[in-house]
Amino acid sequence: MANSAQTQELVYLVTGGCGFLGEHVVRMLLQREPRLRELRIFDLHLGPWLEELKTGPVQVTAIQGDVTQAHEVAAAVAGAHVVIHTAGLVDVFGKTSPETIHEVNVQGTQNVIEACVQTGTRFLIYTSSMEVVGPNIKGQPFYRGNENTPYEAVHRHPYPCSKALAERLVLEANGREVLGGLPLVTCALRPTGIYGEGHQIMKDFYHQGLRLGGRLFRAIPASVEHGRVYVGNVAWMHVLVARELEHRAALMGGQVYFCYDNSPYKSYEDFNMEFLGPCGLRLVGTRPLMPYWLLVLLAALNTLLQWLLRPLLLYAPLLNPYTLAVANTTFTVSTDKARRHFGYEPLFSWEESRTRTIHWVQTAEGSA
Ligand SMILES: NC(=O)c1ccc[n+]([C@@H]2O[C@H](COP(=O)([O-])OP(=O)(O)OC[C@H]3O[C@@H](n4cnc5c(N)ncnc54)[C@H](O)[C@@H]3O)[C@@H](O)[C@H]2O)c1
Ligand SMILES: C[C@@H](CO)CCC[C@@H](C)[C@H]1CC[C@H]2[C@@H]3[C@H](O)C=C4C[C@@H](O)CC[C@]4(C)[C@H]3CC[C@]12C
Repeated sequence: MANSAQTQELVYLVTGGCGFLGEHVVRMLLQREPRLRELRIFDLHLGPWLEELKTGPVQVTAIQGDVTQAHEVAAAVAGAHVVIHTAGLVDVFGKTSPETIHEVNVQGTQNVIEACVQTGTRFLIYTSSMEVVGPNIKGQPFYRGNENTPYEAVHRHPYPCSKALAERLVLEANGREVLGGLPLVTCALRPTGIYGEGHQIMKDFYHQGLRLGGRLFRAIPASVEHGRVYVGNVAWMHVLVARELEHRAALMGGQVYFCYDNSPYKSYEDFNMEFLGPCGLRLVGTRPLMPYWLLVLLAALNTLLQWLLRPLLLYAPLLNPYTLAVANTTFTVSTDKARRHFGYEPLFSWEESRTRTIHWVQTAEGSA
């Protein structure tokens, strides 16, 4: 909670502050950054929940804007001490064109960097992704790796390609001189698959299970581990990095950090069942019910259907060759770099993260 003994002097900007992660970052900052004077929330779509935040001691400024528009970004950044750039197009389902994904994720990030340089903002935190590393196009496993684990990071899909390019831009910008002559300090956080309150794909699986009579069918072997991290802990990591970047610029500037906590290592489907099970769903099968080649065929068929139907409607199912490859490739992290560099410890235990997520799925059901 904000401590009135500390001077409220800082101005923060959160791009994408109305998204799944962004909302948690915004709320976490208001709870845990006592030096905050003004919090600017920049997003293409502003959420109605922002209104309730405007009555607190921190000035909350909602800015409807587009990161692809350099002048809008520069106006929002001007005068901010810290920018947390979490806005992005998260699309692995073919809903948007590769060009648009590139424009938002790469050009948008370049605009944020240039705005910092031009207006004199010194601290920039970028929400990157595990996908910057992998799984790669060869489907090679990354088993409990850390930030230094060698891995062939080669991508073809527009989303990981865009995140990798944007991350590189941010890291290369570390040390650039900003207005006023001081150096820009940047770093990138790489969450694995985020879960928690507001996670749309979890809700989609829940509704799919309800439609199938309370069942989901195992498609991926239980032995394939998929990295997951609770949204509250990802938000907490952003807040801590933002706080510490000034004091530990030499150590943290230009660095990447995986986002991690104590969530268990499990397959994507088994992990989801930690929440969907208590909500009444059952995962049928101890082994995949379909041979893998059939899933590959169905995924390819979905791609074909998406292309054929495009002139008429947007067909964007969860299963496509890319999502299948991600779900079917072990990718987990095991690291303590964030603890060593800036004292990060997860704020929420696994039990608490689980309880909060279950509660959200249960209550979100009524509102769906
Ligand atoms: N969800 C995950 O599992 C996950 C994992 C790793 C990294 N990430 C990264 O975290 C960030 C947030 O992801 P999320 O899951 O909260 O996604 P989200 O779609 O819920 O949030 C993204 C936000 O960015 C905003 N946005 C999109 N285009 C914009 C534009 N042109 N201008 C301004 N705002 C724009 C959206 O309106 C949205 O509010 C993204 O950068 C994503 O790549 C997400
Ligand atoms: C084959 C299906 C059988 O049930 C399961 C398909 C699940 C997929 C839709 C998801 C499996 C892994 C997810 C991705 C992963 O958690 C990490 C991500 C990184 C982040 O930056 C964006 C989201 C995502 C790509 C996430 C998307 C959904 C999955 C592919």
